[in-house]
Amino acid sequence: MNASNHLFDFHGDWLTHTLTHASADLSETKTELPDGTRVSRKGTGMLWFAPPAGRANLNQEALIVSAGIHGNETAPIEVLNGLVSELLAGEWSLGCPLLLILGNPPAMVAGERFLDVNLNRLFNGAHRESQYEGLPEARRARFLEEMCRQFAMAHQELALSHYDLHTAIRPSKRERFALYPHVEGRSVPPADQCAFLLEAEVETLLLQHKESTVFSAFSASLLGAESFTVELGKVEPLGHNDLRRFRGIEQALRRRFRGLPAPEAGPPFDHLTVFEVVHEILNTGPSFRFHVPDDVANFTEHPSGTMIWEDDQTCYRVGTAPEAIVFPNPAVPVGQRVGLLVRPAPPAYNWKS
Ligand SMILES: O=C(O)CCC(=O)N[C@@H](CCC(=O)O)C(=O)O
Ligand SMILES: [Zn+2]
Repeated sequence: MNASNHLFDFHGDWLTHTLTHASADLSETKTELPDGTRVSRKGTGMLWFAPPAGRANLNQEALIVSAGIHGNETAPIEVLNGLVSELLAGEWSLGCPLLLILGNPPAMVAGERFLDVNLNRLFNGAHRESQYEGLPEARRARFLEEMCRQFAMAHQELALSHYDLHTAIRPSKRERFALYPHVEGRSVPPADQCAFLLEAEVETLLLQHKESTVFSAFSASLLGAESFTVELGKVEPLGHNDLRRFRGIEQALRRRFRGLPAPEAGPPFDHLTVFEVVHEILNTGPSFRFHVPDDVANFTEHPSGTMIWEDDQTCYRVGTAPEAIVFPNPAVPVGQRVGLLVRPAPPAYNWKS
């Protein structure tokens, strides 16, 4: 029996298996590839790979890569599924320990961002809050945190990176961008991470200004990983993605999975433009009014003095320099993020290969 059959119960590939068993409580299943790589399916949408002892891990690293934390953000799911199929078919050998995650399988089946609550607001322990008790997303967040924790513990001697892959609801003036979680005591990512983003054709980086409850913030704060939320394009239903637009991330991940050295960066992807968050817009309650039109693209600039939101107590106007909106979405519960206002970071933060 080949590895795919063993792990995926004769139902073809990882994605099909994950959709078929979206809400199942699967027990662990293990197999070994002909080259000695061990593969463990830890649960639905969760694969842990361990190369054989003695395999050179040239980059001295362990990787966590997740997609489908939002069920309708399908292109990164397809990219990861393709890479898993190649690996299981023996097209290349794995160079480093790897944890791959399809985040929210029931939402993937429904083709929705989430079913009950936004999974990407439940990390860093938020899943323990009483309002989320008993919800499947809270259980899933706990499981994902636990698996990542075990993976990090098992590979403490290696550098840990986590890439949480997403696509955005709106079009974007900057097609691909990464968000770098705020962790006290650090400001910008190390050079090798900047180079990797460019290798993946991600040319824009957004520095978060405070801790949050998203998945990448959990792995950065609690596991000490170099973590990023990576926005790779626009939300489309499964089968409607132009996967040619995702070749950059696909090739860059395959190279990292194989444990190969980073290629020389070259134009046009040799310069990372960095933004910083100026203000996080929160839904403050029933009197909250948001003045950004629904269909505006990410990174659309608003001139100084523009009123962005108001409620019965206060309002927010753009400061002395223009600010750009990212992730505008007023349809969120009270207390949650309606959008980010960002501005270019000091030029010294930009990164050139
Ligand atoms: O397009 C949108 O409005 C949302 C796209 C998305 O899901 N983004 C992530 C960003 C997470 C982070 O802040 O690192 C999210 O909102 O969960
Ligand atoms: Zn998302």
